[in-house]
Amino acid sequence: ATEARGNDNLSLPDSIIETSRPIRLENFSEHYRMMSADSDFRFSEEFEELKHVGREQPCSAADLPCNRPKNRFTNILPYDHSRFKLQPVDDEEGSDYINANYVPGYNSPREFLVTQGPLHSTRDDFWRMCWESNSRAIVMLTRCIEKGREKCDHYWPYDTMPVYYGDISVQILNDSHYQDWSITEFMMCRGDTSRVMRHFHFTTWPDFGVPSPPQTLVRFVRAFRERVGPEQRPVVVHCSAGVGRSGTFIALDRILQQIQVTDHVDIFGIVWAMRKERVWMVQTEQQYICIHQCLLAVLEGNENQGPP
Ligand SMILES: CNC(=O)[C@H](Cc1ccc(NS(=O)(=O)O)cc1)NC(=O)[C@H](Cc1ccc(O)cc1)NC(=O)OC(C)(C)C
Repeated sequence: ATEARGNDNLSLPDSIIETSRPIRLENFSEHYRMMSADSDFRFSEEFEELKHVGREQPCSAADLPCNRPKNRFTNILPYDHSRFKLQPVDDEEGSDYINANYVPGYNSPREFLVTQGPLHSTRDDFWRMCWESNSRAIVMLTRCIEKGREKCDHYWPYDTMPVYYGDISVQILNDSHYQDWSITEFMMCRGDTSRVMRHFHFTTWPDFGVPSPPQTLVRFVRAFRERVGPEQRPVVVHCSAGVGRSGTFIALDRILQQIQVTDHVDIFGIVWAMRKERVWMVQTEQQYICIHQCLLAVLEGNENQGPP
């Protein structure tokens, strides 16, 4: 197992600070045991070293007075360098703005468009982003209401009647419901063009928490990835803030594909790379540990254990 090493001088450029800690798959079980010993002591140390990654980068567009109301949370703002830009509308200031960043996956450096749960006032922008990015899949990792609080607008139709969001119409074609998620197909139309958009909605992941048992998340990622190939179109991923649950999902998706072709995995490096593009990706230590638990379950052949 590789002892966790750290660099506590975070003012050094990434090229000097180690940004990856690959672990051989044959050593992963021992690595997990070592990191989780003494009440997850080394997991805590390692997660803490990710704290400042990316935080020096500007978020000037998000801070414009015309854009502030478009942010669900005051402390979750998209970095300028990786933000998605909507097609500007006339010379309307801020019309290119949405709280969303490109984030790397296994298949491409801009595989995912990670965003906040749309606000009622930004759901037209959300659909515009889905259209203008040429995306064909949305992964939703929150419920609209959790513990009596709105976490996300219900930005899609309630029934099979088509609904317009700006100049984009969305109509439910079909849906399938499972214990912990549902999969819906929408027909999206803009002008004379129509596209099928698939919506993968995980419904049992508590905010700031982890799925229980972790194998549920492994099964959801499998269900998603067997329907969405490594195509060159971004996948839209959101939760409520678009950082904690979204980052955890993307990390696991990347790992499950990587272990098919390599004999090592670098969870620290994956989270580092995501946090360079969007703030707080994998927000809590428990989510960071959950990624490791999911991989352990897969390596030990337990991914189908626990409640079905
Ligand atoms: C710990 N909670 C937060 O940081 C949330 C944003 C957030 C992040 C991650 C998640 N989980 S998720 O990414 O998995 O959806 C939900 C909400 N932020 C707020 O509630 C912030 C307050 C805050 C909390 C912590 C902090 O360090 C700075 C400011 N409040 C806030 O933005 O208030 C409004 C909504 C009235 C504008």
